[in-house]
Amino acid sequence: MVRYTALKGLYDLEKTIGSGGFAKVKLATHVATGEKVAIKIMEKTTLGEDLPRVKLEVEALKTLLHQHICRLYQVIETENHYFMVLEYCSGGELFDHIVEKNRLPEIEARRFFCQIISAVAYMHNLGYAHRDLKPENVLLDKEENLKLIDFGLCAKPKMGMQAHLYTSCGSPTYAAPELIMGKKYLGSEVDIWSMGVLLYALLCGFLPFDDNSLENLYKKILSGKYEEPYWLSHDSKALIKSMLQVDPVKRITIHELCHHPWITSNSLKPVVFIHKTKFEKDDEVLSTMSAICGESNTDIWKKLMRSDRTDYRTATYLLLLDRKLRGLSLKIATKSHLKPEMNGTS
Ligand SMILES: Cn1cc(Br)cc1C(=O)Nc1[nH]nc2c1CN(C(=O)N[C@H](CN1CCCC1)c1ccccc1)C21CC1
Repeated sequence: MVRYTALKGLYDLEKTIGSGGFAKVKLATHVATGEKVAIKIMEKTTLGEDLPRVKLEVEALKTLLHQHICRLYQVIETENHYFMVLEYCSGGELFDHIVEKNRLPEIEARRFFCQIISAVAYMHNLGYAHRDLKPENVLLDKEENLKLIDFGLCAKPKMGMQAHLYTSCGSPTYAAPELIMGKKYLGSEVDIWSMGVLLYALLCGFLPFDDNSLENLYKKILSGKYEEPYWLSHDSKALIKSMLQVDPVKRITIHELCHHPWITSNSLKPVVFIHKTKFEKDDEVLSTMSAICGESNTDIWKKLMRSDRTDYRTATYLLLLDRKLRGLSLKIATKSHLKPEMNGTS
């Protein structure tokens, strides 16, 4: 087990739960609260030109505070590594959930899809496009709520969501026609297309466009033609069709999606996105923290508000708040070594 001194006393590393190109994700325990977290570890040397993606992802996640977007608790940078301490989702990938159930009944698919719409509508409203929406980037927490992850490719165009993007990114299977054609595209529109592919996967258990050869896959995507299995309801077919429109101008918008009959059927109210862009002050959580670091609630809160929201104090506050929102007792380790960290800026 590699020892990372930067984490000593703050997080106890456990097993590796994911490893990708330039990063690996390990399960860990936040020492002060005993809460599980997932730490994305990146070596600066192997990052190379991907370094800006880390900064992009950190800035995006610091802004995006939403119940269906995986929360960033802390960022630790050392000479050779970046550590992103993120929310642990113990339900695994949505992808595996669909595979093990073969396909989801419409009711369950709708519940999941409303959560995705809520997160994406919230992001678009704040000027962010994800651009890499796919089942592997949608995780489940222990209550089977969805969490979006992997914002390394997300874009926040300077001129807002009407500005055109050019970088081709994300995996082709879920990529919109205009994106694989290398045309200029709108982040919001490519996200809608990817959500159409996601909805199709939820309801059908397989992908609308799939082929071993990249060239045939591109042809299928550009044709916009896909199978409609017999079990799809009329409304499901209509919704998928409105999202998988090859011409982005004809594609449904996120606003229309929130009010679509398939979404609001069974008297489900239209999807709203909560404008949570800052922490709410919670005195019970602050008191729990002040008990160990000897500072007053107001002092802790002031330091929190002045910080860049990615230090150990922020992680402790957010994890205690999560525990409280889950109806659990607020406990905190009494180990003295916590004191300097809590008072320090790290
Ligand atoms: C798969 N799985 C099964 C269980 Br049980 C828990 C998990 C799990 O991954 N949980 C989990 N909680 N929080 C996270 C994760 C995974 N995870 C991730 O960020 N996982 C992504 C997965 N991407 C999907 C497509 C390419 C890579 C990742 C990114 C870089 C390197 C490795 C993995 C975070 C940190 C946000």
